[in-house]
Amino acid sequence: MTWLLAVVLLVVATALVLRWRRPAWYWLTFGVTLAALRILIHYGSVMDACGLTVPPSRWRLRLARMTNRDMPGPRAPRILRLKPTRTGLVLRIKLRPGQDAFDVAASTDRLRHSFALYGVSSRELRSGVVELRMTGYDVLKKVHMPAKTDLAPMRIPVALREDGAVHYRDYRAIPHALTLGATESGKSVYLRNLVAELAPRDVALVGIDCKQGVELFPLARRFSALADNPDTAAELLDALVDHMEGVYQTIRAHQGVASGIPDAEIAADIWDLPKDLRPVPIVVLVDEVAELALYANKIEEKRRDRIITALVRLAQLGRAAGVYLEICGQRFGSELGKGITMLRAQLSGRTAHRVNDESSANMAFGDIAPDAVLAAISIPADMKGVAISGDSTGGWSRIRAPHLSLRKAVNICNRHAKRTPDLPELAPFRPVLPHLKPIPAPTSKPAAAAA
Ligand SMILES: Nc1ncnc2c1ncn2[C@@H]1O[C@H](COP(=O)(O)OP(=O)(O)OP(=O)(O)O)[C@@H](O)[C@H]1O
Repeated sequence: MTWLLAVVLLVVATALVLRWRRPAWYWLTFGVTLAALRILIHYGSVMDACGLTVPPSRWRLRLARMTNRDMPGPRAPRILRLKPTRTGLVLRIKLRPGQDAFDVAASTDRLRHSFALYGVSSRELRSGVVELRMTGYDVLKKVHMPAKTDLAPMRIPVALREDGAVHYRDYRAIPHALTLGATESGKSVYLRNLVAELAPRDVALVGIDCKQGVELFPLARRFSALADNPDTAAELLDALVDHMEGVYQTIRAHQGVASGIPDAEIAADIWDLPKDLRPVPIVVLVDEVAELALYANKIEEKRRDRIITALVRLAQLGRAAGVYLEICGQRFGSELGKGITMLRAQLSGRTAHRVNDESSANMAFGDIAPDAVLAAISIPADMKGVAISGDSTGGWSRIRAPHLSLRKAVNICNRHAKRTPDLPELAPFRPVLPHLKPIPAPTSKPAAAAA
């Protein structure tokens, strides 16, 4: 008996320690089973307390009366599926007649504490079927990406959402994106994660890093072209526009041939072209975009207009040619001059890290998801890397990329350096690699010389 008590105490102590120190392990070992049992046992009463039940139908009442049975109680939505996941549970329910997915959405906070879970969010899958995604612990506190993610081309797993799902940067669905955030908010780490995930794929990376190249130049071995100042950036962007026009000519030439062949597919973008004709897609990463828009004299103003015009052209026409823009900065509003609002309208993917004021959050979400503005300005300063990500559909979620050091990102880029495509139009901008020998550490001065 004593040894049984000792085993129970040991198990309880282990569970408590895991819950405190390693919530992800606790969830996988104890949490998931306990939470599933809690939901199944208390489902009816919790739904009733949350106002998510309907009174029994008249014929049920009549049947109970006729057969002299107990009167049936209120009915909760029917459970279709309860699926455990790495970070929580997914509960799929079928609503009763007269219920609305909005009722469930409005009760997610009550469900969260009734079931003693960390977070609950809901979405309507189809008419009358609602999915509740529940997380067992704060998955954004220490981000671990799952080992297996979707491998669709140009769909990049870049962060974790607060509901435990992987957040993808899907270039084919949302070709161009804007990432904003105050200094030290986590933009560079987000960008680094993108580069590290793109590096093993068949894609050309082009970088414009006006922070003197400190963020992107260490990753140069995997980049087909890099610019570290506005003058080179202007030339590089013009070369990208030329490349894009060349790709359009390829698509047109293929359309000309295909239109004469019955049943042949007519290409509308690079992804419809046969593999041997398909140009490599290009992701253009721009860090500190405001540096490209600032000017102090007439010559710089001309260069700025040239840069913004090229970016607008790439944003308007790049998708079909497989040229995708990833623009990062601290602010991106009309104070940066003409053409900026037009360019921002084309960047339909939006991510905002912690921002200093509401107007910066409005630059990211004011025109597409106004309720995300409040979420963006409420990101705490000590949660670096936490961001709000939304798109032009108005949907948004809280995300965080895993912490990836520059060293690790450089290693990944070096490992995949052979995959770097050579694009003739961009050849002049191919980064000149520093010598491979490590720089010798400075030697201490001999005592005599120092004296
Ligand atoms: N996802 C993350 N998880 C944990 N820590 C993070 C994350 N992202 C960033 N950090 C931490 O926050 C600090 C600032 O990050 P980062 O350099 O990416 O910010 P930034 O917005 O690019 O700043 P700046 O504009 O000044 O370059 C880094 O020291 C990093 O360790």
